[in-house]
Amino acid sequence: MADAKKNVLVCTQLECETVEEMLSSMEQAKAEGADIVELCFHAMKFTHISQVDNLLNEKTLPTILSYRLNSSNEDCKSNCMQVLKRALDLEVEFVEMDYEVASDKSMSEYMHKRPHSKVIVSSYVNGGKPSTEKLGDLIASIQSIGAAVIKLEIAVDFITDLAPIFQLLTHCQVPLIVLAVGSRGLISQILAPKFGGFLVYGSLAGKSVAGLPTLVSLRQVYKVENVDADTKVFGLVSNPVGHSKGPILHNPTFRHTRYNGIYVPMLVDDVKEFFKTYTATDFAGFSVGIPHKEAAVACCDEVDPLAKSIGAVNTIIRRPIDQKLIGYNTDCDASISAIEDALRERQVSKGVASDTSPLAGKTFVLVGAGGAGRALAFGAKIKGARVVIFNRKYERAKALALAVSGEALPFECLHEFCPEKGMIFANASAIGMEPDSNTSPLPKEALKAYELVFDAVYTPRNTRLLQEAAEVGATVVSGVEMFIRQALGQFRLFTGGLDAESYMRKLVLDQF
Ligand SMILES: O=C1C[C@@](O)(C(=O)O)C[C@@H](O)[C@@H]1O
Repeated sequence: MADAKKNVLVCTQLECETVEEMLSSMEQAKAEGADIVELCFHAMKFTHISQVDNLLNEKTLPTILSYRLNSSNEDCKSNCMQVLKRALDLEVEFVEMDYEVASDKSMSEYMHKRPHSKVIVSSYVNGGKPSTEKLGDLIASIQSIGAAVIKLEIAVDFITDLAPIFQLLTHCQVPLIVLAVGSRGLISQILAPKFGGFLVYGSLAGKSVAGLPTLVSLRQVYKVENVDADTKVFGLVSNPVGHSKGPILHNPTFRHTRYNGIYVPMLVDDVKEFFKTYTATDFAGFSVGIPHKEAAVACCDEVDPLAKSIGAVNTIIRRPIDQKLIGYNTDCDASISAIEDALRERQVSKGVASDTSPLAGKTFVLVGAGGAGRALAFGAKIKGARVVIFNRKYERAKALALAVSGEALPFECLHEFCPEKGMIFANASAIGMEPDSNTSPLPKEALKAYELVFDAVYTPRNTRLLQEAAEVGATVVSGVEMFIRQALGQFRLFTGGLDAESYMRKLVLDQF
């Protein structure tokens, strides 16, 4: 792989109507960590050419002045030419124009006479999933018209569409910017510095753009300035993925332990396709989230025996010696040990102590039979609990019950289910997760039958289920505790054994 070109620029595009708004947004961009701004002149209300002078005389950051031809109308074209030529006269750092404009004879002559600004030539590639070769040809033709920097805007439908883009960034000999447009494009910005991208885009706080990280996250969470060709890529393969706190936990911990890694959200639609596409060694490890934990088992070359019996993996590493994908399940130990610890604490406070698991002999009521549910059901069963499973899709509850010699009951019976007092309740469904945080799998009244209530949901930290369980006197165990423990297990697997428990715990306390 070619060496990453160091010091990637972090940029934000400003689309404002007036000079004043452009300048105040530039101040915001500067405060949020932008190195450079792109002033999208085509978004402005064009009144007079002096607007270009006003903007460029007052600017407080290095600037790309861009003008996109969004219509073939002659007025638009003539405004565009006028504005770009004025920007070249004023020697702004970068002038950005469409391929069509840059190929215009008068523009190309003008550019040659005013060599102080660097010219970025951009081209929009819409759909059709261009191959690396096709994109290579496009780059060659843009280069031939004298671009100092090439920018491709590419519409992407799936995260797998980004793989040719990473290849292109790696091999391109000219400074290259790729803006992958769409919600699946996010990692193209965060990882561009690894593959040699010239510049990455972030959005201003409060002005989010689908598929773009915020400037603040590029600087504070991912610290893209530290990413280089050797950085190992880790990520959460999930859908949805935006709720995860994984990036704000793993990234600072990599830095704290001086491990050259980055952890990114990977919005994946087809898990099989994903692992078939991203086969490079640099994609070193993955967390697996909803709804892929079960399907991901079949993507692994080897699966740890516990994960295999559970039938779900939440962690996959690419084994360095042979590049094989090895699957693990850190959810099981994380959730069961958190529940056991809370039960033991309760026993100690009552003066009872025992060597056997406090789950032994208990009725363990589980809601959810997906990946996390399977981990809890197997864990509880191993500890000697009687497992009773409720799931909206009854068939899945039945299949899981069969696997753990437990019982499955129709979801409608959950509220009335009360064979005894002092049971354990575990929610492994997404009920109560943001943005539906006002929902709960069980009404408050029914919670009185439970000694301990656990919720695998960790956004919000204190779910409605946990609040109401505490109100009726149950011991509560938050999904945050499971989250920390499963992440600790993952971090060890990712890094070949590094342990940063106290650091990770402090991070979670400070930031969640
Ligand atoms: O369940 C979880 C949480 C998680 O999906 C996340 O939100 O970061 C990451 C998974 O690996 C883990 O098993």
